Amino acid sequence: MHQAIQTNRLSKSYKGFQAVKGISLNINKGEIYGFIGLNGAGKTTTIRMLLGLIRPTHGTCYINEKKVSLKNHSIWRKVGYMVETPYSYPELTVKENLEIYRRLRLISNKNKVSEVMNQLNLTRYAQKKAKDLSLGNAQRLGIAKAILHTPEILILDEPVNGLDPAGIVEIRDLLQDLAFNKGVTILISSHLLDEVAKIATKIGIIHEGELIQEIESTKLNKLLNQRLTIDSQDNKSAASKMSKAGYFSVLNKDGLIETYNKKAILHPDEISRFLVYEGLPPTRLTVEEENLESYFLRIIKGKGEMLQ
Ligand SMILES: Nc1ncnc2c1ncn2[C@@H]1O[C@H](COP(=O)(O)OP(=O)(O)OP(=O)(O)O)[C@@H](O)[C@H]1O
Repeated sequence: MHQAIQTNRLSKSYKGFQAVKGISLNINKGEIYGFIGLNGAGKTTTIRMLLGLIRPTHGTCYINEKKVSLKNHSIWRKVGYMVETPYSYPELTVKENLEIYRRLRLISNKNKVSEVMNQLNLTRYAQKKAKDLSLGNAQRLGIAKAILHTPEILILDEPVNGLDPAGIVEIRDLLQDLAFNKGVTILISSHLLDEVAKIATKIGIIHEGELIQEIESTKLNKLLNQRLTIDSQDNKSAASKMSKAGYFSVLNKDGLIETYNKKAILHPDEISRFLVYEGLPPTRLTVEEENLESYFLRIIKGKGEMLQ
C-alpha cells in the first residue's frame, strides 16, 4: 500500500519538556486521518515537524515515501497545508490574496482562483480585505490557499475552527469530495472529536505527546459502549440502590444516573420494575450509544476500567 504520510518515532523536546514522544504514523493514500487530542497534546508540533517547519529532536518524516528534509523541497509541490490560524495579507482582498498564491504556485489556469472561491463559498467576499473577514471566512481563505494547486496530500490543523455549523458541514462535504472522488489524502487535526468521527477513515488519539490509540472508523462502533441513562425523583439514592443490586451506576455531570452494565442495558424494563419496587420510579430511561468524545475521555482517563 502506498504510504502518503509517514512519521517514524517522531519526538520533540523543548528544554527538557517532551512535547511529542515517539509518534509513528502511517497514512495510506486516499485516507482521511483524524488526529485528535486535547489542547497541548502535541498535534500542532507533530504537524509542524511533518511539514518541515520545525526540526524533530528524534525521528523522521516521509511524504510520498520521500524523507522530509531541506534538500527534498520538490515534495511540497504535491502538498497543501494550513497550520493554526492562517496568515493572509491583511490589506489585500480575498481575490488578491488567492491571485498571489496562484502565481507563487505557478498555476497557469487563471480560472482556478474563482473556481476555488466558489468551492469554499467565498465568491461574495472576493472584494473584502482579508483583515475584515470573520474568523470562519479567514479559515475558508486558508483552506482555499491550501487546495489551490490541487494537492495530492492535504494537511489541515484545526480547519473548522471558528466556522458555524453550516460552515462545518460545507467543509466536511468538501473534504469528503476531495478524498473519495479525487483520491486526496487528508490529515486533519481537531479537538472537535465527533466532527472528525463523521469524516475520518482512521482516527489517531494523541495524549500528552503520545499516540495512545489508532482506530479504523469501520471498527469504531464496536469500541463504543452503550449506556443506560435514568432520571428519577432521587437519583443519588436510586444510583446507590442500583449499585447495591449489582447494576454499578454513577451520577453523570448532569446529575442523571448512568450505567454501562450490560444486563441493565439489555433489560431496561427490569431496571424500571426494580426502581418502582424500591419506591423510586424512573421518570426517564434512555439507552444511548457512547460518542467519540465520551470514548476519548474514557480512554484518556482510564475511566473504562472503573465502569466495567
Ligand atoms: N516553542 C515551544 N516552546 C516550548 N513549548 C512548546 C513550544 N511549542 C509547543 N510547546 C508545548 O508543547 C506542547 C504541545 O503543543 P501543541 O501546540 O503541539 O499542542 P496541540 O495538541 O496542537 O494543542 P492545541 O489544540 O492547543 O493547538 C504544549 O504543552 C505546548 O505548550
